[in-house]
Order: sequence, then C-alpha cells, then structure tokens
Amino acid sequence: MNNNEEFDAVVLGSGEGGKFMAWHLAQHGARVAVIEERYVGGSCPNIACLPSKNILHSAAVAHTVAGAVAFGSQVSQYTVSMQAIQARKREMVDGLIAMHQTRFAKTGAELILGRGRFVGPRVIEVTSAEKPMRRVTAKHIFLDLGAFAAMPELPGLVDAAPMTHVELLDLKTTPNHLVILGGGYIALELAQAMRRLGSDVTIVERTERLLTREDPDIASILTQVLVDEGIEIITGAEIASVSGRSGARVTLHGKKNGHDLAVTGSDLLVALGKSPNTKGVGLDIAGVALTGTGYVEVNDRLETTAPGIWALGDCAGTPAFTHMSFDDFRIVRDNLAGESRVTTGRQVPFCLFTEPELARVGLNEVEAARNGIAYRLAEIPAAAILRTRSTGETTGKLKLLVGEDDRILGFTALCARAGEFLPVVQLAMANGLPYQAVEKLVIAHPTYSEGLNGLFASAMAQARQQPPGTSGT
Ligand SMILES: Cc1cc2nc3c(=O)[nH]c(=O)nc-3n(C[C@H](O)[C@H](O)[C@H](O)COP(=O)(O)OP(=O)(O)OC[C@H]3O[C@@H](n4cnc5c(N)ncnc54)[C@H](O)[C@@H]3O)c2cc1C
Ligand SMILES: NC(=O)c1ccc[n+]([C@@H]2O[C@H](COP(=O)([O-])OP(=O)(O)OC[C@H]3O[C@@H](n4cnc5c(N)ncnc54)[C@H](O)[C@@H]3O)[C@@H](O)[C@H]2O)c1
Repeated sequence: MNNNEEFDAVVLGSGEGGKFMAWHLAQHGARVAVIEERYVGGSCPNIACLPSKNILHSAAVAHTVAGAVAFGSQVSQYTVSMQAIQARKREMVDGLIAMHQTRFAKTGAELILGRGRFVGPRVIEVTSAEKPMRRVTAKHIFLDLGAFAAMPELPGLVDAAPMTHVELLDLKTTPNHLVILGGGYIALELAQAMRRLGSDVTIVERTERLLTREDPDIASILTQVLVDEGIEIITGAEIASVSGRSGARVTLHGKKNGHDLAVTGSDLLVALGKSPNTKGVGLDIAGVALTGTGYVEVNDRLETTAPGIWALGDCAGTPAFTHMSFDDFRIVRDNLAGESRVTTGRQVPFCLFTEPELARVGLNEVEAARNGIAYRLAEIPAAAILRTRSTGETTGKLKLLVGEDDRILGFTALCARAGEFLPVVQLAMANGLPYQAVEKLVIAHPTYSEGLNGLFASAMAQARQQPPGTSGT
C-alpha cells in the first residue's frame, strides 16, 4: 500500500503550455493536478513578458513627457518614481495571479504549491516549506519547467552579485549607470526602458553587431535609435572577468579588437540567454532523456523518451516565447485527441518591444541568402505609413520577401505597432495565399497596418519590372 495520490494528469510547472493543458483536461472532466514551485501561471505574468512590458510602458510615458514640447505641451519639470512604477506593476501582477487562481478554481484543476521531483517513473514528490509532503502519480504527465537566466562562469561574476531580469524588474530605484552584459531581447528592451527612466546605460555584446539574426539594414536602424537615445553600445566585446559589486561599482574586463576593454557602471544586468530548469527534478528516474544542452529531449509531437510524459515550452527547447509554449499546448492537446500534429515547419513569429518595435515572421534576406532561396524583395520606409506622419513615428521600414510562386516567404516590420501587423501576413502565409491577396485588402485609413497595402503594392510594382530571383540571389 502506498500513499500516492492518483490523478488522471499531472502538470509539473504552471507556465503557459502547462496551465492551458491543465485547464483543458480539467474542463473535460479529468482529475488534474498542477505543481508550481513559485510563480502561479509561470514566468510570463510574474517575472518576464508582462512585468517587462508594464515597465516598458511606464518608460514610454516618461519618454513622451520628456519630449512633450514637440507635441505642443510644455512640461516644466517631471520626476520618475520607480516606487510608483513598481506599485503599478505589482498591482498588475497581483491581478494576473488572482485571475489564474480563479481559472484553476473554475476548471477544477488542483494547484499544488511546492517543488516537484520525480521519485519513481511516474511518481512526483511535492515539497514546500509550508505544507506536508505529497506524492502524486498519473497516467499522463506534462512537463512545463521553463528556464532561468544563464550565468556564464566568468571569474568575479558571482561575487559581483549581478542582476538578472528578475531583480531588474523589481528595482525600487533607477541605477546611475546600468551595464548590460548581452545584447539580445532582454538587453535591448530593458536598455531603452531604463535609459528613458533616467539611467545611463551601456550594452556590452560579444557579436560584431546587434541583432545578428536580422538583416543588417534593420539592425542598423534600431541600433541608431538606441544610440540616439543616449545608450552606449559596445559590440565585438570578449569579456573575461568581472570586478566590484553590482549596486555599488562594477567593472567588466576583457578585449575588443585585441585591445584591453574595461566597462564600469553602478549596476550589472546579465542577459545572455536562458538555461532550462531541468536539474534536480529526477528526470532520469522518470526515464526522460535530456539533450546535450540540458533541454528535455522531445520528438516533433512533443513526446519525451518516457511513454506518457510530454514536455512543452522553454524546457523542451521550443523557441522561447510565450505564444510558442501556448502552441505546444495545442499540439499536444490535438495529438491526445487522435490528431497527428507536429512542431516541424510551424510559424515562429516574434516581436521585440523596443520603440519602434521589431516584428518578423518567416524568412529575412540573411536567411534566404544563407539557404539559397530565390526571392523578390519589396520594402517601404515607415514614413510611407501615413499614420506615422501624424504621430512622429517615421523611423523604420517594412520588408517583404516573395518567392518564385508568389507566396510570401517572410515579412519584417521595424516600426510603431509592428507586432500588430503580423497576423494578417501570417494568415496569408499559413493558407498559401499569393501576396497579391494582401495587396487587394481594403484597409482602414489611417491605421498603421494600412502600410501593408503600400508594401504589397510595391511588391506588385516591382514584379512587373523584375522577374523573381533577381534580388538578393
Ligand atoms: C524579461 C523577459 C521578457 C520576455 N518577454 C517576452 C515577450 O514579450 N513575449 C514572449 O512571447 N516571450 C517573452 N519572454 C519569454 C517567455 O517569458 C518565455 O518563453 C515563456 O514564459 C516560457 O513559458 P513556459 O511555458 O516554457 O514556462 P514558464 O512560464 O517559464 O513556467 C515554468 C514554471 O515551472 C515552474 N517550475 C519549474 N521547475 C519546477 C519544479 N521542479 N516544481 C514545480 N514548479 C517548477 C517555474 O516556477 C515556472 O513557474 C520573455 C522572457 C523574459 C525573461
Ligand atoms: N519580446 C520578446 O519576445 C522577448 C523579450 C525578452 C526575452 N525574450 C525571450 O527570452 C530569451 C532570453 O533573452 P536574452 O536577451 O537573455 O537572450 P538572447 O538569446 O536574446 O540574447 C543573448 C545575447 O547575449 C549575447 N552573448 C552571449 N554570450 C555573451 C558574452 N559572453 N558576452 C557578451 N554577449 C554575449 C548573444 O550574442 C546574444 O546577443 C530570448 O531568447 C527570447 O526568446 C523574448
């Protein structure tokens, strides 16, 4: 006789994919438990997407106030209160947690707060400081363990007590001079926000330019925007050690172009990508294999090496976006219902929430060239979107890659509200529509997405003059 509590399904980690799986199964009558160590609803609402966008918005407001005179409003004096910014963010996060708790209660999925660890092939032990230990078991187990900020083994880094995004998003005061190690998503979004909130900011990136996966023209426009806002950007930096302490005075030491480099600031944020939360979970006991980089090994149906155990989201090596973890849920849900859905070939749209935003789906020029794919290129400046003339947001451009068969290969938007352009293009791509279908849409004037008419019309005009494969191939 054992004390294992028997469920139909157990979800380990309450992130995006996991919570939707739990709610879905519970709504359909299954007895479901969700084990969550710390963040009800996962990292997105607590310490990642939404808190960061909340603070980015406060920073955008500060930026608007600072530049109000250009819009005809004279603001004689303003101050930024990080305390007030944090209070607004906290209120949002508390509301999101309450929303999640309500949904757990409504669906009947039991939320068990504590850390889960396999102690048998299908048995998970849940421990917490407050509650007695529990052991749960189920026929179906879903892993949604997420990831944490990667920390390289640099001499002096641990002693410098650097911030990750978690601490930075909880700051009660603005740093005098924030140094950011890494120049990816987190760095660019938070560099612009903290600069707008009053900090000096230096980005220190290893590659030769920012945004190496994006086309050079796109990367260079956004880089210039950040520089114009007063952000110092050091690329091609090989950092070897760290001295001092974040919160007081901290220095990165290394080389750039063979010369010594030392970057000193008051505070250090490390934003060098993520590592999966797969250690100490007893996955070996469950028969769940890991990849060489520590992610849960899954096939393209998101099945792990242990029968009856699936993995979703960041921990499964899914592109690290909330919407991709959500799509993992839909794939597993449909496969459980007898469909045959795979992750291979799905769209991976993304949006970097700087101002202007950078959004993309499908190929850009760099990738098309790398893969030897013939394309026609159309592009228009953001200033051709007439709405941007009225708001003063004329920086950026839109780019469209069209294949030999007139299908859309990829779309990049660097402009105000860029992320909002994606679904229309995605729908056309997903349904294999020729690009002319988007050109024919009647789009309300003067919306930002009216720019799609201009971009796609430009592709048609070029097609008349230029046969496919002559641009960029
Ligand atoms: C600062 C920042 C901003 C971001 N902004 C965006 C954005 O704008 N758009 C976007 O799409 N993506 C964004 N992301 C990425 C996005 O947050 C992640 O890709 C997404 O949250 C991953 O979701 P997930 O389902 O994999 O798991 P998570 O949301 O990471 O959830 C995993 C959960 O599992 C729990 N857990 C782990 N191990 C255990 C255990 N042993 N026992 C119990 N519980 C456990 C964790 O506490 C966590 O709550 C951002 C990330 C960061 C850091
Ligand atoms: N808007 C969004 O969707 C959004 C926002 C934030 C984060 N995220 C997700 O979170 C993930 C993690 O974000 P991130 O910014 O930590 O990672 P990232 O992978 O986006 O960027 C890491 C950067 O660090 C650089 N780097 C690596 N090692 C270095 C070193 N030793 N010295 C200097 N630079 C170095 C890399 O070249 C890269 O530019 C992202 O990949 C993304 O999927 C998404």
